[in-house]
Amino acid sequence: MAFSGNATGLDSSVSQVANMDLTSLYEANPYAVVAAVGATAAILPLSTMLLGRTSKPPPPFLTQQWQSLPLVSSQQESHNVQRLTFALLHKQQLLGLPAGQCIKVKATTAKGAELVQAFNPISTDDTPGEVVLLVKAYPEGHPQHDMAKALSSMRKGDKIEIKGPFGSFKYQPGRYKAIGLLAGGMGVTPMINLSHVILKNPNDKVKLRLMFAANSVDDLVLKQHLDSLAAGYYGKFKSFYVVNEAPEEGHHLSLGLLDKEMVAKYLNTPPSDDVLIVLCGPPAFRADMDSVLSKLGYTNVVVIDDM
Ligand SMILES: Cc1cc2nc3c(=O)[nH]c(=O)nc-3n(C[C@H](O)[C@H](O)[C@H](O)COP(=O)(O)OP(=O)(O)OC[C@H]3O[C@@H](n4cnc5c(N)ncnc54)[C@H](O)[C@@H]3O)c2cc1C
Repeated sequence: MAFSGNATGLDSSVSQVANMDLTSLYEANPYAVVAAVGATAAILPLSTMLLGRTSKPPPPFLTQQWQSLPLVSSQQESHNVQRLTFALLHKQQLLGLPAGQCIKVKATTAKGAELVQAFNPISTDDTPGEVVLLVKAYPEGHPQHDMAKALSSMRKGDKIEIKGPFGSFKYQPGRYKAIGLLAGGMGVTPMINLSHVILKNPNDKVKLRLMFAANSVDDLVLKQHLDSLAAGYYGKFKSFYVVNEAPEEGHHLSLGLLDKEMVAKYLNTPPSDDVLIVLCGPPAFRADMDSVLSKLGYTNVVVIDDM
């Protein structure tokens, strides 16, 4: 909710009332004085309250207590991923999620069961007033099926609850010269948020190298956006894609699973104290990458996994 327009209007009406010559006005019309004083008394506290809110931004939304948020829009992002946008309390409010950390989301199934799962919003402080989640649909029986179904069946105005932040990783700007972001499937979500925060900080010169492994080219969610980051932040951000299924002609993607040779080639930076690797993806991908990274000698490895 924006207060500035109303507050300015109230401010001028309050000062007009306050500047009136009440003695001469009383002589002319005593009822007007009573009305003016009454109006001033009524308006002043309200004005002070509203003006007070405009002068400092609302506190960040997230706390360690569950708080509810309404769904404002739901769009199909890809063949099996939905983009859900939820509104914070005020248009200027920030979520308050440090880069690399996640939130917990509580949703209710059609049968009334409560589900809780970790999510990495892809929205940042650049778009205050909202939280954007990507939610992948899974087949029945998959551990994430019920939550994905509960979220994707929500209608405008339906509410989820969230709390946070969670996660042991806290990004320190300026601490690293290169960061390898290894993402398997939806494990790309924390990488998107982290990349945005780093790229918009001109003082942070760290080089980001994203390696994104997915089943097919259609599963490379937000690929176009990632390509635009690579073009816009030339040299600072590069993205490499690996898919299991042979892509159609015209796509220059690596085929197979992300392996030791690809990681060494794409990262193109030997292990050192100022090189960090961030890893997120399905358990088999994490285990595989853990072994690849230790063979290559990388020890600064942050794994974003279930808490
Ligand atoms: C903190 C946290 C936050 C999360 N946030 C979100 C969120 O915001 N939205 C969301 O939808 N999910 C989220 N998740 C869920 C999680 O990211 C995904 O469930 C997980 O990454 C699997 O994604 P997927 O199903 O797309 O992977 P899959 O499609 O199963 O696999 C992706 C790729 O991994 C690679 N791979 C798989 N196995 C191997 C292997 N053995 N060796 C090498 N490569 C392999 C393959 O290239 C495969 O294509 C979150 C999880 C956590 C822990």
